[in-house]
Amino acid sequence: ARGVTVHLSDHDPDRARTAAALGAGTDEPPAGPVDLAIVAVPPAHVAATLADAMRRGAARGYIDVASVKQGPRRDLEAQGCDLSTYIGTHPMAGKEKSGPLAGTADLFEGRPWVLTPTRDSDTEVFNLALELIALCRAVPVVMDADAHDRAVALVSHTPQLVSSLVAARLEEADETAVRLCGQGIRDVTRIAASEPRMWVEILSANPGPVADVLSSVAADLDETVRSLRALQSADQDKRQGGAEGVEDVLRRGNAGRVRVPGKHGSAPTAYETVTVLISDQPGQLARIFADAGAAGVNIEDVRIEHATGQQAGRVQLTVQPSAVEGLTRTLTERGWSLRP
Ligand SMILES: NC(=O)c1ccc[n+]([C@@H]2O[C@H](COP(=O)([O-])OP(=O)(O)OC[C@H]3O[C@@H](n4cnc5c(N)ncnc54)[C@H](O)[C@@H]3O)[C@@H](O)[C@H]2O)c1
Ligand SMILES: O=C(O)C(=O)C[C@]1(C(=O)O)C=C[C@@H](O)C=C1
Repeated sequence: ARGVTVHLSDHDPDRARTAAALGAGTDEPPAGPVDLAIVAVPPAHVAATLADAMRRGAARGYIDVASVKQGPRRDLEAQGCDLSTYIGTHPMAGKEKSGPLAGTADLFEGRPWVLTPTRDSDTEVFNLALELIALCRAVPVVMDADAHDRAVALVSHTPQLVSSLVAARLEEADETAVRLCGQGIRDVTRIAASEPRMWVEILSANPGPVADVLSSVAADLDETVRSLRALQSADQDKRQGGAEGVEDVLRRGNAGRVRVPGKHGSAPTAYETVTVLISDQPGQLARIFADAGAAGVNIEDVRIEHATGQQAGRVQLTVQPSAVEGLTRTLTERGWSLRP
């Protein structure tokens, strides 16, 4: 899309062919060394793949995109590679699905993309990596590998485990309970669908920092269980203590959640939602967007909730608070049913 020639190679040629067919590049090998080699293989294979590319003189600069940064660098060092032409990077964007069919052209837009150069890194390679990040419309963030691994233990690796732990409760659950799943559990468990083998590799390369965060979660869990047990007590004071304990964890959750950056990594903005009832017919969403456009409203985000077993759903339009009144009026005038 940005006019850059991309040569794709994978140890499974079908995957490279599929990615090429989707418009990601060509699976023909390059005629000579390329500007930048991007290694996007599972973490445990990064060093060997990079070392092989370096030995072949495949590129002027080399980066990887693995979710951990200290391990690949250490492994490359152990293989005696020239680390000056290598920069470890990590785009904070992805999906719970893997393979070329899960890729989208806008995957990295507005997302942080970490670079972990060292004092020995070649400036030209650093600039090439920055150029790639700009072409993908991502936001570069420079960190050292150790700080990166500790940060992702908190914001990515522990959330993956917590999501899996919540979803694991459903494995043996009664069908009568599972059929009640609403949007809350869908939000919490989306990443529980991730590929276990990939995550075992990621967690194996960052076990200490993840165990540290998870043990704080475990302490909070113990405290929350104690509070809930106190809520079952016949003693009024104990029940009061239990309610305070539960409220404390919920309030701390609110305080953490508002720190999650908003769109394009900017400071979080307090948006409001307007909920519209739709029937399951083609073109409904396009009509809502056109009507919102007619009201001069910019939709910041959109979420669709399908009602189980019904030909209907709710569309939640996230907008600036100042846009709510005009949007509500226009949609009502144009025949939409709004929900509080
Ligand atoms: N999926 C995400 O959310 C995400 C986000 C950021 C970074 N990453 C990182 O990106 C990397 C790739 O993850 P993915 O989700 O794209 O996985 P993927 O399974 O879609 O892609 C990995 C590809 O590597 C190929 N491969 C495996 N070993 C190889 C080797 N030795 N030589 C050549 N090709 C090989 C596989 O055939 C596969 O096509 C990982 O290091 C992961 O940590 C993933
Ligand atoms: O599935 C997603 O939404 C992700 O973006 C996955 C996610 C993340 O935790 O943010 C997971 C691991 C990667 O290293 C980077 C991104």
